[in-house]
Amino acid sequence: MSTPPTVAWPLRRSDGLPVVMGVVNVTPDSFSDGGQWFEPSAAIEHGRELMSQGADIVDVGGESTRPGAERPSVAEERRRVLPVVTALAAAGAVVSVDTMRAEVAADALAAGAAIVNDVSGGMADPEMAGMVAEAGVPFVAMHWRGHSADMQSRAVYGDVVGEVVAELSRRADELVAAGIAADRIVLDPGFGFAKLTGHNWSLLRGLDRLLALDHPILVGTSRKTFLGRIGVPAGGQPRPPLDRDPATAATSMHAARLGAWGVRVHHIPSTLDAMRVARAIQEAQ
Ligand SMILES: Nc1nc2ncc(COP(=O)(O)O)nc2c(=O)[nH]1
Repeated sequence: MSTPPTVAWPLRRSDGLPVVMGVVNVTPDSFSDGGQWFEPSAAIEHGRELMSQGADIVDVGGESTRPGAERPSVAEERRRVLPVVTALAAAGAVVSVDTMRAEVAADALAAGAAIVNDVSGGMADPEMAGMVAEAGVPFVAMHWRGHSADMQSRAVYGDVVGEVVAELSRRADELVAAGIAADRIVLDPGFGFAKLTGHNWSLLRGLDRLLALDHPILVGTSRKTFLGRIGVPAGGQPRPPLDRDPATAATSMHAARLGAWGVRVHHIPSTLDAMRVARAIQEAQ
C-alpha cells in the first residue's frame, strides 16, 4: 500500500467548534439523499461545494446503509467511490472513506483518503483493523449491531446509553489490541443504527456519558428518521430527509454545547451557524 496522506491529528477547527464532516453518498439509494450524487461528476462537485462551505472532512461512501439496503458488490463499491476520493483528495480535501470493506478502504487510502469511517467499527470485515493499523490512519468506529438488512431487530436495550458506551468501549479496546493507536480512534454512537426513535433521543440526552469515553466522539444525526418525526403526529409519516436540516442543526448545537469532537452532516451552513450560536452564547458575558 502506498503511504496515505497524513492529516494533522487530532483534527481540530481553528475556531474551536466541532469538526464538520460533510457527507457525499455516491449511492443510488441512501435514505438521506439517495441518487442525487450517484454520478461521479455530481459527487465531486458536491464534495467541492461542501469544502467551500466549511466542511473540514468530506466523507465519501458507496454503500447505502439504510435499513433493508442490499449491499453492492466490492467492484461496484470501488467503482463508485474511487474516482470521487481521487478527485476530492487532489482538490485538497481531507477525505474519509465510508466503507465496511478493508479492500475498498485500502484502495481509497491509496487514492488519497486520509481517514477510514466504518459504520461497523471493523466488525463487518476481519481484515479492516489490521489494514487500518498498518496504514496508521485515523479510524471512525461506529456503534453497530449488524447489517442494515436486519439491524432494527437488534434495537433492544435496557439502558441504551450505558450499553452503547460499554459496547463502544469494548470495541475500542479490541481495535487497540489489533494495532490501531488509541489516539487514532474516533467513536460514534450510530444514530439510527439498531436504534429506535426513543433510543436516539436518549443518546443525545446522554451525550455527556459518551463524551466521558477516552476517545473523540462523532455525532451523526443528520437527516435521520427520528428527526423527521419532530412535529409529526404519532403514527404520521416522517417528514422527508431534505426537510430535516433545521432539526439536524439543533442537534449540532447540542453537540457543540457539550463538546463533541465532530458532527457528520449533509448540510454544512445550517450546522455551522447553529454551532456558532452555541459558542456565542457560551462566550457572552
Ligand atoms: N460514522 C458514521 N457514518 C455514517 N455513515 C452513514 C450513515 C447513514 O447514511 P447517510 O450517509 O445518508 O447519513 N450514518 C453514519 C453515521 O451516523 N456515522
